[in-house]
Amino acid sequence: MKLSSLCAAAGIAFDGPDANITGFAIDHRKVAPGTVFGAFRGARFNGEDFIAAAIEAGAVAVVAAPDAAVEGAVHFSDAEPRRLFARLAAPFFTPVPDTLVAVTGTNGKTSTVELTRQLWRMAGQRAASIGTLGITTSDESVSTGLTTPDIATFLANLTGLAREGVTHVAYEASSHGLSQYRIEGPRVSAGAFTNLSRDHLDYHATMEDYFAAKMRLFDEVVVDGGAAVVWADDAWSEKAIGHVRARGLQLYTVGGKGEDIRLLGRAPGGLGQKLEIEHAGTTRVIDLPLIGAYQAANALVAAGLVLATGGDADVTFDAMKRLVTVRGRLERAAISPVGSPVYVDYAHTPDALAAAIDALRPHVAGRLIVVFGAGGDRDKGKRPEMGRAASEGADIAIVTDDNPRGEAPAAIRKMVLEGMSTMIAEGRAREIGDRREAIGSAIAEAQAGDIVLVAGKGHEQGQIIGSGDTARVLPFDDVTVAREMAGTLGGK
Ligand SMILES: CC(=O)N[C@H]1[C@@H](OP(=O)(O)OP(=O)(O)OC[C@H]2O[C@@H](n3ccc(=O)[nH]c3=O)[C@H](O)[C@@H]2O)O[C@H](CO)[C@@H](O)[C@@H]1O[C@H](C)C(=O)N[C@@H](C)C(=O)N[C@H](CCC(=O)O)C(=O)O
Ligand SMILES: Nc1ncnc2c1ncn2[C@@H]1O[C@H](COP(=O)(O)OP(=O)(O)OP(=O)(O)O)[C@@H](O)[C@H]1O
Ligand SMILES: N[C@H](CCC[C@H](N)C(=O)O)C(=O)O
Ligand SMILES: [Mg+2]
Repeated sequence: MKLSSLCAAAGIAFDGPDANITGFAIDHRKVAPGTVFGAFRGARFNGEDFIAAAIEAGAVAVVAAPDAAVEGAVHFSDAEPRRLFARLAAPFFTPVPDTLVAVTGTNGKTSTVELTRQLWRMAGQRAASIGTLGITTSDESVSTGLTTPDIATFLANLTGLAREGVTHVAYEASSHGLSQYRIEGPRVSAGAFTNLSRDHLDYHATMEDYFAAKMRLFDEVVVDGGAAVVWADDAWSEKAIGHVRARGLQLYTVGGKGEDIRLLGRAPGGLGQKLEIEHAGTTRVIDLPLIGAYQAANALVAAGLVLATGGDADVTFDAMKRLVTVRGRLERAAISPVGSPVYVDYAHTPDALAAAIDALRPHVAGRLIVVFGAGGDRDKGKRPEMGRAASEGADIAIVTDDNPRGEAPAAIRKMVLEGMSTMIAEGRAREIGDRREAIGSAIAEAQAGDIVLVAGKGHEQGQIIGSGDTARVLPFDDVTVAREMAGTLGGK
């Protein structure tokens, strides 16, 4: 494809020498002859330092800040070079699926995109989801490493899916992905907001900054005249709705305070819950086979996205009773020797931990035993708050390790325990650094009627120890370990 045609398609002025474009890269080591190179100032490197090497390797154009030195290639300059790069790259990656929707929020993104994919599939659409679990289609799931990989990978993935015949994609818009323009370019029909609570305050200066990063989804990413689905019951919902209105998107609110899908009632049952909802003047009862208020919220936002992009209400609400558990989100992993279920959940924020505990509480006849920790080299302030959530919600908590990365594991556990003084005083808190031992201890301690919750890692397949060149990922899967420990003790 010619550079001049790309610029014309992207609405970018161009009068330089034309060239045949073969690809896009943001890492100079991936540049081949004919590549457009994006040189960005990052947290660890300044991409501008690699411009000369990229041109040497065959880059014909460079997208970079106005003051970057570019010699021997066309310089596309912008104060936000990442945004310009996304705009220029988008027309190169065709085809893309017709219906794209993106989900943002602190918790529930992965669940919501995956539930949206399931609802579409049950309605007969060729659908995929992209996010923390990788790329999921009805045939397979392929891991990508990050929730939102770099923009060139993201766009290439969309094109790959479209070539396989996928027409509907729901993807996760993390705040990192949004603030780094890693997930935009093509036409996004609808966006959704799930909730906002403390996370990533190592990366964003304040909650307001964190929220603003997420709101780029409604302010800029969703197409003009597109739709926005907002979970209405969160403390930040009103503000999110303000952004939707200011942009003039079609607003769909969902939840107890929702206007479009109103949650009238929720009754937990054995392996799921009954939801009573009102939509377009009709009241419906849905047997949702997933437990917990938080899963009901995600499933309803997913339904909102399907309806907002043309789905049929009867088909969509009917399909909700056939939704299946999302990997690592309140996944029932094992049964202890005395019959206590062991659940694995990806709760790694204070709010998520409280939500996971809340979800299980109605099912607990005896005690709720929680095993959890906090990640290293991530937001430190959330640690005591996670401790508080466990202290307030659980009967017994075992603080253990969860990806210590470059930090001393004992120091992380100490910060978590700082939020647990009540529990410690009452003798209900334990500290067992080794995660396998902690899980085994919880299962061994469980008596009939108790439930064990292993939180923080969900679908993750490893324990990350060390950082930089010395980082190691030791294979670790909470579900497998829970099964092994239960098995050793005589459970299953
Ligand atoms: C803090 C953060 O988000 N960093 C991401 C960001 O890095 P950066 O822009 O700061 O890059 P950098 O390493 O400083 O390098 C600057 C530029 O020089 C280029 N470079 C660098 C070295 C070189 O030899 N040659 C070269 O060209 C790099 O490609 C880059 O464009 O852009 C990179 C490329 O897209 C990402 O790999 C990297 O993710 C790091 C590994 C990471 O851990 N990110 C996590 C925190 C993250 O993004 N997580 C969210 C999930 C959050 C959630 O769901 O809650 C996610 O969306 O996955
Ligand atoms: N709607 C919700 N409200 C509160 N907590 C939730 C909600 N949805 C999920 N959670 C909690 O957050 C955890 C992670 O859920 P999920 O993976 O869907 O979120 P995410 O936004 O993709 O997270 P990440 O930012 O790490 O990718 C769940 O295991 C659960 O404990
Ligand atoms: N996307 C999240 C995942 C955290 C998962 C938890 N297991 C941890 O390592 O802290 C992050 O990068 O902050
Ligand atoms: Mg996710």
